[in-house]
Amino acid sequence: MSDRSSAAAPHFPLAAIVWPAQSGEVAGALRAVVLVALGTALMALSAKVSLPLPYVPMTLQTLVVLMIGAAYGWRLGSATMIAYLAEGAMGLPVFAGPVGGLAPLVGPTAGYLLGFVAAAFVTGFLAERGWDRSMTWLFAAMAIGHIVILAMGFAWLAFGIGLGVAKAWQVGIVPFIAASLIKNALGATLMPAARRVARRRQ
Ligand SMILES: O=C(O)CCCC[C@@H]1SC[C@@H]2NC(=O)N[C@@H]21
Repeated sequence: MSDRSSAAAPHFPLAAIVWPAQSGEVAGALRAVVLVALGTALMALSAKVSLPLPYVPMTLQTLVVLMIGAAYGWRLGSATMIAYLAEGAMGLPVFAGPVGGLAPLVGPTAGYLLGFVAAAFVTGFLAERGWDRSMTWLFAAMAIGHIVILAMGFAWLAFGIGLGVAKAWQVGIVPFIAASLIKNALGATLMPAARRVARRRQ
């Protein structure tokens, strides 16, 4: 953790390095709107990279959620996920299933969808405290994010739609463990590399 503890100076998430926050209110709002729109578009794309499985599809959403949390920080990261859910609630087909609307927000994957907001918050919070500087610490931050998403997805499957603990574990956790580790490793490799590139171009 020496890499993290050496930082007494303020630590900025990747988005703030690539596109520093503006001082004016309008410029600041425009920056936030553009980043949120970009983030929700990436989420929609990642939802469509989907492998159908019983109850819950395999998708790339968690990779994008956690990278957005790490890149944007907790405020903009969780705001992006709230905007993503709002787009879906308004009927845009941004989720893994073919349709948007309120049904997916109370369907089998609702727990994961809400988990995206919590995970972007947690991963962004940790990234803002320097956990995004090294692969190892970012892997840990993203693993915590993954656990949050899977735990909320599992809880909803087990108790919200009444599958019970054993079935929810079987369809909501087991199929995703290996892929989550791979996505975690990918995100934890890409983000510090992107930070280094962004820093060099400053
Ligand atoms: O309906 C949606 O758009 C949400 C789908 C959620 C899929 C979950 S996220 C965690 C786990 N990992 C995956 O690849 N799929 C499930």
